[in-house]
Amino acid sequence: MEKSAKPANGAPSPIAAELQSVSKIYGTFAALRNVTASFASGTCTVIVGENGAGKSTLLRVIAGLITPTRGTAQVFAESPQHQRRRMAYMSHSTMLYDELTAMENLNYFASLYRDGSCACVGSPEMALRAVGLDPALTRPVGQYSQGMRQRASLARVLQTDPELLLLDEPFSNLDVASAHHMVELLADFRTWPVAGGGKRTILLTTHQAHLADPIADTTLSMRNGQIVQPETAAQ
Ligand SMILES: Nc1ncnc2c1ncn2[C@@H]1O[C@H](COP(=O)(O)OP(=O)(O)OP(=O)(O)O)[C@@H](O)[C@H]1O
Repeated sequence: MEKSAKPANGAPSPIAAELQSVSKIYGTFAALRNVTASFASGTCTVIVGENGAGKSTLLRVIAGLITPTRGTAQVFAESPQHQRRRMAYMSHSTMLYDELTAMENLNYFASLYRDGSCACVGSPEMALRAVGLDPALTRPVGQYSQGMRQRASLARVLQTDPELLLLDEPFSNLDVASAHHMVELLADFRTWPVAGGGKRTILLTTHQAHLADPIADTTLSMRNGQIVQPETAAQ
């Protein structure tokens, strides 16, 4: 059964992200076909589907990295480009510099955010500790295990203190124990208070939906650029 997105007073949760009749066409190929979906604030949605189903495209449209050919995407009731400071996107490549330490990587990315486009940078130290990495580690990221790299990558996005977290294949290349640890980190992230009283929202794509079961409120299945069925998570 789908877990309720309604708070205790029965009022519907505000919408964190919404797609209205979104299509994304590459040449003659439709990566997304007339997708309408909304994601309530405070929920965790897991998006599954075969290779090429359109999962990453959907996430990237919400992230504002891809402009829909037709239809509209909104994040917190505005265009994604206007809400970048309230969300973070983690792609399946870790986007870290191998020759730098985790701390150096995070400091570098924090310095980019400090250009004024994002005023919500948390502390790199806190983000690393939150994912269980020692900020004092002197080893470059290139010498990390895959699990450590994923955690450092997660810290990179968590340091922006996002209300909406978009994760593309966060469990790829992780063994089961590391994937479980990642899920625990995400469960913890959901409890972090939000300035202004909002809630943390997560959308994640995966080929291993069972790994996300502990945090999934809803599981959406995609095929050929469309959401084919809202599956549900156990209460
Ligand atoms: N820039 C692009 N140009 C042309 N086709 C693209 C482009 N980006 C994505 N596609 C195509 O759109 C379809 C959906 O791609 P997408 O990456 O969203 O799928 P996915 O469900 O995330 O797949 P996977 O599980 O393999 O990551 C694929 O057939 C892909 O080849």
